[in-house]
Amino acid sequence: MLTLDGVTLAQGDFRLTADLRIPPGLTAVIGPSGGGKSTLLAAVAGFLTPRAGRIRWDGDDITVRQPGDRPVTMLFQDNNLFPHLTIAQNVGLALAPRLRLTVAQQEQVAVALAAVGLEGMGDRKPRALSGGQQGRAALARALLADRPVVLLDEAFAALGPSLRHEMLTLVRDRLVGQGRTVIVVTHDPQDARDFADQVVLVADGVAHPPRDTAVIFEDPPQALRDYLGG
Ligand SMILES: Nc1ncnc2c1ncn2[C@@H]1O[C@H](COP(=O)(O)OP(=O)(O)OP(=O)(O)O)[C@@H](O)[C@H]1O
Repeated sequence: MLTLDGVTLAQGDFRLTADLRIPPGLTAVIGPSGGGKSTLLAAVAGFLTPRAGRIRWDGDDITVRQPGDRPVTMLFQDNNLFPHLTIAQNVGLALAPRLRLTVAQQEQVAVALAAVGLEGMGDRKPRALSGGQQGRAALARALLADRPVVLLDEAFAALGPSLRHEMLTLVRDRLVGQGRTVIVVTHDPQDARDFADQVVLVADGVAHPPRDTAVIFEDPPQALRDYLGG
């Protein structure tokens, strides 16, 4: 379980508080632009140190751990892949940072590529893939990375609705299916309705504790009404 215990985050004059627990499954983070969604993810990933409070994973205090030492992997909207490496090498980084893959690890890479629909494309460079295929490759790397928490900061925002749905379906089937804690920032409340088990609303300087998706949309709190209506 990921726990943010009395956390205060600061970026310039901006302040965000978070006192919440996120269980395994798919959690959507929604709320107005500039509300602090990326700030929240940056703190979990280790790119931003809280001003106050503690961040814990299964009881371990990870508040000041370096990003690479956290049980967390993150997908961004762009630049998830190294352009000079092949797709197989990019995915293989999850298993061997120096890319000396054993035969068994090469097989694991091939299986992960097949799982996201990129069978046979391992030898290509990222520029020889479409945007959607690049997103799939990044997802394959997350599949192989042995990290229980996966953060997606609008990773599929550029893809358009139908590809985005395909990717979110893959995330659900593959990552959530493995019991991971997947946290997705989205600008589309319908994505949250369609894919998320629970919703964290980030508004007015507060990251609210997750609520069951069906429940929060059935009876939205005022901050969510304001966001949905705006
Ligand atoms: N490096 C920074 N220095 C100062 N202020 C910052 C910095 N980064 C972000 N902010 C401010 O922090 C606030 C929260 O930004 P954040 O990117 O977390 O919001 P968001 O909800 O992810 O927004 P969006 O939906 O538009 O991506 C904003 O007011 C932003 O201007």
